[in-house]
Amino acid sequence: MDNSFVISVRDAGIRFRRNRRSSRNFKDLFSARSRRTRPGEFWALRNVSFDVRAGESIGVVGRNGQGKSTLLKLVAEVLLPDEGSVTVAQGVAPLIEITGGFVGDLTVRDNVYLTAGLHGMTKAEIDERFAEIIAFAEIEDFVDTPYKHLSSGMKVRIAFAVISRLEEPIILVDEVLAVGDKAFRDKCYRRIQELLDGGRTLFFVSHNERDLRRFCTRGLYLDKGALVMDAPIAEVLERYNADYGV
Ligand SMILES: Nc1ncnc2c1ncn2[C@@H]1O[C@H](COP(=O)(O)OP(=O)(O)OP(=O)(O)O)[C@@H](O)[C@H]1O
Repeated sequence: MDNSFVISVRDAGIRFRRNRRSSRNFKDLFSARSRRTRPGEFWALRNVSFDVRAGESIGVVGRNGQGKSTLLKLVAEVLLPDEGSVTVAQGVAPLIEITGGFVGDLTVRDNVYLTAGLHGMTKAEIDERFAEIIAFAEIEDFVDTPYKHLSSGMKVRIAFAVISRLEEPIILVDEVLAVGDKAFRDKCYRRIQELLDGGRTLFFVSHNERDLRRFCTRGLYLDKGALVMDAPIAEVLERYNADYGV
């Protein structure tokens, strides 16, 4: 990979089965995986190639079910491609399926330490940020409450507060902000802007054109699992609107 790229995606493809919960089963892990598409399988993404330089902010657009979240999961390396390669040279803070990494039976406090710890923060570093993370989420009264007893909005708040405080250079944001109330969303937008100003690399999946224009300079347009356009965000939105706009 060219050293100036922090992410390199080459001819990446990922296929899913329509009728199973997961894209992989145990047997697949140990068998030579055939390139042939089996009955009931489809390619959620195929022949996708692009490179990203540090500090770029990329908006991912496309209709529902066209592979946007799947693309972010490839970059987060929570999914592995069935074809091609995905190379990610730096750590990733994934604000996707945001509450997924949190453990319901653990308290808010324990979840903060667990998540930040898994992303390489030391206990001392977390101690230092803990109060700020809780204040950002505005859940001071629930620090010792099991995570599962929080409201769904509160779960997203604390998850956003922690993950956006990680020091990972690459940030992935996937529609999580749709859940919070307006005041919290505005706070999240300010945090994202700060991260961008600090030179982080951003992937942003959104159906909101204003947000895409606000945060992103480059756009990736996915349609039917293919990357149909990779261009400045204004051009990508123009094409998307021409294809599907009202
Ligand atoms: N784990 C999975 N197993 C099977 N199919 C999956 C899985 N994850 C995603 N899919 C399918 O892959 C396709 C792409 O899904 P994806 O979530 O990437 O779309 P999206 O563009 O993010 O959509 P939206 O705008 O609705 O969030 C869809 O048809 C979806 O049903």
